[in-house]
Parts: sequence; structure tokens; C-alpha cells
Amino acid sequence: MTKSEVKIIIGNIIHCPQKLKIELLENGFVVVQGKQITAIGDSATFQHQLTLLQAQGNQIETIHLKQSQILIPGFVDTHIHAPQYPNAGLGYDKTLLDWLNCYTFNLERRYRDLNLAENVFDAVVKKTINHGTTTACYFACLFTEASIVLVDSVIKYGQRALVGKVNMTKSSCRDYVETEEESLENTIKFIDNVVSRNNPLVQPIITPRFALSADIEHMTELGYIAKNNNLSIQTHISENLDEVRLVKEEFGLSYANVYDKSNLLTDKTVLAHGIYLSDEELRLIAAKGSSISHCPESNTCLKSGLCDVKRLLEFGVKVGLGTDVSGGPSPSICKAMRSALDTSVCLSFSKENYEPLIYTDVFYLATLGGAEALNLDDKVGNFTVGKEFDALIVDMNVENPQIDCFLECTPMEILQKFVYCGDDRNVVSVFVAGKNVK
Ligand SMILES: Nc1nc2[nH]cnc2c(=O)[nH]1
Ligand SMILES: [Zn+2]
Repeated sequence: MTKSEVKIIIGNIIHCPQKLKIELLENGFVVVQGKQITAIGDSATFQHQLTLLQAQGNQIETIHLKQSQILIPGFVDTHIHAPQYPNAGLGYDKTLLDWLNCYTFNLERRYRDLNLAENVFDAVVKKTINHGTTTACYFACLFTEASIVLVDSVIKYGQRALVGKVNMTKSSCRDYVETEEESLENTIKFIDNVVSRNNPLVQPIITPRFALSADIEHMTELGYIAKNNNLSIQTHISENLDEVRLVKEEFGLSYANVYDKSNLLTDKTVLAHGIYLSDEELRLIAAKGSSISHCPESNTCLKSGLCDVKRLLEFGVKVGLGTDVSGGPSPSICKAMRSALDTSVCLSFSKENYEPLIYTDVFYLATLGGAEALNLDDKVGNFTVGKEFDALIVDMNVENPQIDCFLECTPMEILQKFVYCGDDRNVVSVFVAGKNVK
């Protein structure tokens, strides 16, 4: 690290030091050297830090936040399908299984065309960064070449990401399916390619689509690949009642037990949705250290159901937020926070003594919760010394905003307004591993 790489961001800083805990550093500071956070503090300790850094001969870049701005950790999208981006906003006349058959497989099979792949994947990565997603956990598609194009886009724009080549040996679509041999061989090829890029921000993730697109033997082989290469795993679980019934009929087991039998439940597994999990399944998932990606917009657009996040957390399951594009129409984790609040309020109408989530809870899910869910909380998720600097400068007083701000807000009010009324216009700067990417 050269001495000239020191940045100090000075102003109002908000993050979650631990699960569901929020901290405001009023007139605080964060020191970033290279990609790492090396100090954080309040106004009382600032001068001491500055003197120390100056005495070390560092060239210091200072960024002073305005009163209308806050510094927050970057957002983590724990579940997004990059190739489905062209279908965002389409197909919500269907529910999950018909939607997959009518819209989704028909789009994903077109990614044999690598020009389409490059155009769409560049757009998705740029768009999600623009909305403040510093880390994304992507489903790519069945094709190895196109999945590598997604890795290219992620590297080009400097996002942190897990990227998975999708595996599926059973499908309603004749030209969007693979044999088990192809699936395993291409998964290894894909992993080798990503590893050979030697980019510390990008890792491959093992991606069986869902229980209905594979058999236990195939999923078990994928579990072995994950174990042998120390990789994360992502899939879908318990999203829709018809799907849950078919899984039970086909395997004679609960959904979580199907994955457990396939060795897919590890402490590096992220399961999307998880709406209809029984207590027993949740105990199993918590014991295995697997996590749930809560995708509230998708759950309502596809009419899958309302996921009770508080229940997941009470069982000790790690939870993050996912956009699930294009099951959900928006690439914005800010929008996912709002949807998570809406879902929780809707649940409170039919449950006695149920306190719905509040804006600070969904802020936790969008930041540290997401990092925990993806097993990246040793690197990102909040402003802890030693972690990498993934952060957003949010400004609620920009030109042409969705809503105008008339009165001066406190830092916590700025966060609250951003959660309820913000969008990409309010995300004025984005940093990934210390690098300014917006
Ligand atoms: N939301 C969603 N659920 C799925 N289950 C299996 N595949 C998918 C998918 O692409 N999106
Ligand atoms: Zn999904």
C-alpha cells in the first residue's frame, strides 16, 4: 500500500455494528487506507487521528459530507438473476411455476447469444451499482460462456460478487436443460475460469436452480464440488405452495430435508425465499448455519406469499435481502427494504401482538444482514476496522429528487427518508474496496 492512498470521510455515519443494532456517529470519521478501514471515530478523536496520519507522511484526501448527507455501508443483494433483467416488470399475471415455464426459461435460453449476454450483464451491473449494491449474489444461466460474460461485467465495473452458473437437468423447455455430465463438467470449467481471474472481489458459487430441476444424486455431486473447493452454494427453497407440494410428492421429504440429504445445507449456503418452512426445517437450517435471502418484492409480484422475517430471525437463521430480479421488478435494495417493511406490516394485520419491522431493521438486513447471509461479514457489512470499505454516500437534497426536502433533517431522519422515499438519485457516491465506482 502506498502512503498516498489515505482517504478520510468526515460527517454523519450510520451503520450496524451488530445484528439489528444501529449506531450513529455524529460528525464522525472513517479512515480508509487502500481498500481497508483503518480507523473510525467521533469528532473528539478526529484531530488526534489526523495528526497521526500526517506525522506518518501520508497524503490525505478528505471528503467532507454535507448536512444533507450520510455515509452508510454498501448494500448487499443476496439474490438476483442477471439474465432475467430484460423481463423485469413482465409476467406477473402468472405464479411461480407458470412464470418459469412461460417467461423465464424462454428468456434465459437466449443467452447462447453472447452479444445479448454482454449488453444485458453490463446493464445489470451498472444499474445495481448505481442503486448502491456493492455486493451481489448472482444467478447467471445454464451456459458457461455467458456465465463468464457476467463475471467479465462484474470485474469491469468493480462490483463485489458471487456468480453462479445455473444447474438444471429437468426442465419444461427442451433447449434449456443439460445432462448431469454437462452440468458437472461445465460447473468445474466455470469455477476454474473464475478462480483463474484472481480477482479478490469475485467468487464462484455453486447454483442448483431448485429441487424440482434436479435429482438427489445430481445435487449431491454439486454439494461435493462445493465442499472440495470450499465454495458457497445458492438455490431456492419453499417459495410457492404448488412447488412445496411437488417437492414433497417427488422426494417424500420436506424441502429442507431434500437439500440436507444432498449435502447442500452448509454454513455457506444461501436459500432464496423460505416462505413456507416448518419449525423443524428452520431448526435444521439454523443448525447448519445456512441463510435465507428474503425477496419481498418477488414474493408479492409472483403472489408467492408473505415471508415472516421476524420468525426466521427468532430461529437464529441469518437473513439478508434479495431483489430476485425478475421475480421482483426492481434492481434496487432500497426498494427491497421498503417491500420488506410493507410485507411485515401486512403480516401484523393478521397476527396478534406482532410488532412489524421498522426502518432500522431493514437497514440491518440490507447491509450487515446481507453480508452475514453471504458469509462475507468478515470483509464487509459495516464500518469495522480491518474490514474493506464498501460504502455509499446518500444525499436527500439532490437535484430533481423523487421527493423534495424542505426542512433540515437529523442524520437518522435522512436514513429514514432514504428508506421510505429514496432511489438511485440519492446514492451520490459508491465505494467498493475503497474504490469509487459511482
Ligand atoms: N423467483 C424464482 N424462483 C425460482 N425457482 C426456480 N427458479 C427460479 C427463478 O428463476 N426465480
Ligand atoms: Zn430467484
